[in-house]
Amino acid sequence: ATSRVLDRRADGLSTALLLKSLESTPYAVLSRGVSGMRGQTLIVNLPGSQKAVDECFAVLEPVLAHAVKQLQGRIVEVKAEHVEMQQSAHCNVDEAVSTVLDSVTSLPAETVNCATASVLGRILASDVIAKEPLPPFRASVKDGYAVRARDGAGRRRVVDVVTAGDEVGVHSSVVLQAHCAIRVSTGGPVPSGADAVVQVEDTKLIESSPDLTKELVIEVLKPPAEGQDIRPVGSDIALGAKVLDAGAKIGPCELGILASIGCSLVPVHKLPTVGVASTGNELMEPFGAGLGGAKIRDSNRTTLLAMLSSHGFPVVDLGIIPDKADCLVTAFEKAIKTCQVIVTTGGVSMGERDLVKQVLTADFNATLHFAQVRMKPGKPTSFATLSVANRHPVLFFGLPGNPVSAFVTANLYVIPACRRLGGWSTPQRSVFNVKLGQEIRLDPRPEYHRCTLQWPSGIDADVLPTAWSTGSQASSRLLSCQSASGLLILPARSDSLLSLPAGHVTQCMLLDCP
Ligand SMILES: Nc1nc2c(c(=O)[nH]1)N[C@H]1C(S)=C(S)[C@@H](COP(=O)(O)OP(=O)(O)OC[C@H]3O[C@@H](n4cnc5c(N)ncnc54)[C@H](O)[C@@H]3O)O[C@H]1N2
Ligand code: MOO
Repeated sequence: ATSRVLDRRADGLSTALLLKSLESTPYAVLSRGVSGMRGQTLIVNLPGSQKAVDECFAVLEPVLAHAVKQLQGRIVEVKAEHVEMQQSAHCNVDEAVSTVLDSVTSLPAETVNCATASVLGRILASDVIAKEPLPPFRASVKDGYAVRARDGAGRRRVVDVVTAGDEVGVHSSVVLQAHCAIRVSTGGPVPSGADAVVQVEDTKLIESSPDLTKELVIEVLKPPAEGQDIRPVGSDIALGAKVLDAGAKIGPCELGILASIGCSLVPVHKLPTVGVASTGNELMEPFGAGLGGAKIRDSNRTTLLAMLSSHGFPVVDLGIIPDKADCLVTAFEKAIKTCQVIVTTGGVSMGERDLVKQVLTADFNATLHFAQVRMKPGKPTSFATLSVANRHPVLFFGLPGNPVSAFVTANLYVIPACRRLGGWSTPQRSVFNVKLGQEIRLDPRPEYHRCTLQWPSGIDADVLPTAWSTGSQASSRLLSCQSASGLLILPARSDSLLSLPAGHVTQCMLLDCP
């Protein structure tokens, strides 16, 4: 269906435009409802809760009365029906991704104690400066003997033994004397007076105590160089050095760096709490008994909650919401209190009960940024933002109900948006080139085709991974996502391009890693 946007305000101006459109065009669109003519029927789409419907009627009643008169009885029926969203809300994937990311800024910082809470995957909100040097004392790099380099090669009396963790020699006033050595172990402190360590392999034991428990004299076989096999204080991390940059993602090594300098309190961007709901009268709890009639098990919530959790985002299970405006209003009102991101599946297409968008715009005054994307799967994907006083705007993703569509669009839009909120500067999934292992027929829409990847073995740097389709790409067939490592980004079919041949190089979005 084609529609023409006349005006988005349900006020006097749009009322006048509506009247005009009833005489001349098939559709008129109001923010609080969509109306139009089809044959002998005037179609009035009244969205949202009872309150929103009442408000719409208040505006439309006089218009309708006038329209009926104007059209001289040509209208035989007035009925409520949902019609296609405005054309202006229809965009391609790149535009949709940009729209989402442009609407999102990082959440403010919070200080987290990495000694007691997990900070893995979090993004640092400011630089981390070392308040301790590493190593904090001169440490031996080898098991061997601490010596004075200027004594050269030759015999040395072994006067002490220092192992890692021993303080002997560090704070001791005893200074290593000429032609003496102290046995040291890797990581142990190098005693005062010593300026080189000679590894045990470069020495020879000359004399031991009679019971063989003590080394008394060794011979250093090669003249040592000053500083040899000693890590000076701060040689790995200098006191006051910047060890991590703002914007860095904390992985195992970053956590280890923080641990190595005793930095337990780190400023990281807050994580968005993401609420996930499934909408639909046909849905039942997934793992319960009693499947029957036209019920289906709700799988989307399970998939999305698991996906978001695996990316490290706190989630709230918002349950199943029936296709009823008042139920959606109540559920959203509650969710907005605790969630920065609300994700629903279902109820965004053209069915009579597809109420999600209408409720958002009519009852919450949300800004609907897009409601359709030229893509397969995921056409009816919707994105809205809700302004909430003294808070970051709440992001709302109305994903399609088909399980594959929900999975693909969550990867394309929801995960990057959550990452951006969590402080990521480049939040999108990685895209790289692959070679098709088989011919792939194209869809009329640009397609995100699930594939497995065969990684090249050997060392030929020019060989690309080979991609294989996961079979039928029906939006309802979640098995097409099983074991899928990536999404092939395929162009829309055209008269001159019906399929891509085996060997064709195309782009692939990696699902297995960032
Ligand atoms: N007249 C039109 N009809 C449809 C269009 C269209 O352009 N014109 N688009 C189709 C496309 S594309 C999609 S995708 C679906 C999306 O519709 P909704 O988002 O409104 O989703 P529902 O109608 O509620 O459900 C679609 C499908 O998925 C099943 N479903 C829903 N929720 C779940 C869940 N939580 N777990 C598992 N399965 C679920 C549901 O039973 C339906 O089979 O609209 C097309 N229609
Ligand atoms: O776009 Mo729908 O998501 O094909 O099935």
